[in-house]
Amino acid sequence: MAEVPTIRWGIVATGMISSWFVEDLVLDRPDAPVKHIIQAIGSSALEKGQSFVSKYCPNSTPTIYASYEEVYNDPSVDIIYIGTPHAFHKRNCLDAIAAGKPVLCEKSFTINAAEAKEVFKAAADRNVYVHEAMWLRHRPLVHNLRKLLFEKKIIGDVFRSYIDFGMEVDIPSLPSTSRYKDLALGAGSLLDIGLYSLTWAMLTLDAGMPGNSEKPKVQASQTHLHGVEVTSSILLEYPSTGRHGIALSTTMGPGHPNCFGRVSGTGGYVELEGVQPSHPVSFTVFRKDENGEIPVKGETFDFPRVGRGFIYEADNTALDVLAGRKENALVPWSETIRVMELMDEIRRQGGTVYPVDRV
Ligand SMILES: NC(=O)C1=CN([C@@H]2O[C@H](COP(=O)(O)OP(=O)(O)OC[C@H]3O[C@@H](n4cnc5c(N)ncnc54)[C@H](OP(=O)(O)O)[C@@H]3O)[C@@H](O)[C@H]2O)C=CC1
Ligand SMILES: O=C1OC[C@@H](O)[C@H](O)[C@H]1O
Repeated sequence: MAEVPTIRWGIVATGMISSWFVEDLVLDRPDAPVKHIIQAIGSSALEKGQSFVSKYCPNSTPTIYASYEEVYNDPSVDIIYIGTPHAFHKRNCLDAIAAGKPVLCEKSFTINAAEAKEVFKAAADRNVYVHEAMWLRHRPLVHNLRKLLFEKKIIGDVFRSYIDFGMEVDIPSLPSTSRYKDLALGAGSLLDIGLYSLTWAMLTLDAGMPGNSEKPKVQASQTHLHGVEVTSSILLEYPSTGRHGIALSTTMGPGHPNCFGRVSGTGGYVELEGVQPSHPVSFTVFRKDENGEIPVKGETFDFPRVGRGFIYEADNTALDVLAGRKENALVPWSETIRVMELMDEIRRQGGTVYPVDRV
C-alpha cells in the first residue's frame, strides 16, 4: 500500500466540538489520504487535557499543555485546530498566525465581519493558511446535491429553499458563563446554528458559489430572551434569478426530527434529511412524472456515515497545508467574509449587538 503523508494537529480547547473533531481524526480509515496525528492539546488546565485524551483519543500520545500559546509554539505541530467559543476565535487565530501556524478555526469564524477581515489580513501579511471550519461545505452529500440541482437540473429550475435549524436550549436555567447565554462569548442562535441554515440556502440557490457568489438581498427578524437572540428568521432574495431562501434558526425548541429542509424547483422538490442541518445524512428527490404529477415516493440518495462527518473537512485541510496552499477552495476567505457580512446585516435588522461590535 502506498505511503500517505502525515499531518500533526495541535488542538486548542477541550470542549464538545474538539472531542467530536478528534474522535473523527483518529478513526481507523484504511482509505484515508492523510494520516492524522494528535500531536498536542492546549487547555485551560492540564487535568482537562489529560481527561480529554483518555476519553477521546486514548491511543494517541499528545503533549498536553496548560496553555494555548505552547501549542502554537510547539515546532512539532503542523496545524492548529481552534475549538473555543466564537468570541475567542479572533484572538486565537491571531496568536496562531503570529507563531506562523496554519489554522482551522471553528464556526462562526468570528463575531463580526470586521474581526474576520482582521484575521485574514494578519494571515495574508504572514502568508499563513487559515480556514473556517464550515464542515458542511466539505461533505460529499452537498457536492452531489449541487451537481444534481445545477448541472443535471434534476428538479428543473430551482426557485426556493427552506431550511430550519431548531435546537432546544433551556437558556434561563443555564449558568451565566455558558456560551449559549453569555453575550461576551457570542451567544445567540444565528452565529451558532442559523449559520448552517444560511449556508444551506446559499448552497442550494447559488450555483456560482464559492468562487463567483452572488450577494442576496436580506430581510430578517430576531427575537431575544434574557438578552440572548433565540430565534432568527431570514428571507434571502437573489437579484439575478429571483430565487428565495427561507433560513430559520431557533434555540426555543427542536426542529423536525428527520427533515430539515426542502429545495423547490419547477420540476419537483428535494427533501434534506438528518437530525439537524449540521448533520445531513441523505436527501430524497421527488420529480414530476410524465403527467406532471409528483409521486408519493421519491428517490433517496444515502451517503456513507463515517464517524460524525468531520473527516472530509479534516482531510481537505491537511491536503491544503501539505500542498502549501493558503486558503481552502471550498471555504475561501472571501466566502467567510461574505457570510459574516450577511450575518452582520441580519443582526442589524434583528437588533442583536455583541460587546465587540461597539469597539
Ligand atoms: N462544527 C460543529 O458541528 C460544531 C461547532 N461548534 C463550534 O465550536 C466552538 C466551541 O463550541 P463547544 O465545543 O460546543 O463549546 P464548549 O463550551 O463545549 O467548549 C469550549 C471550550 O473552549 C475553551 N474555553 C476557553 N475560554 C472559555 C470560556 N471563557 N468559556 C468557555 N470555554 C472556554 C474551554 O476549553 P479548555 O478549558 O480546555 O481551554 C472549553 O471547553 C463554537 O465556535 C461552536 O460554534 C460547536 C459544536 C458543533
Ligand atoms: O455547530 C453546531 O452544530 C451542532 C449544535 O449542536 C451546536 O450547538 C452548534 O455549535
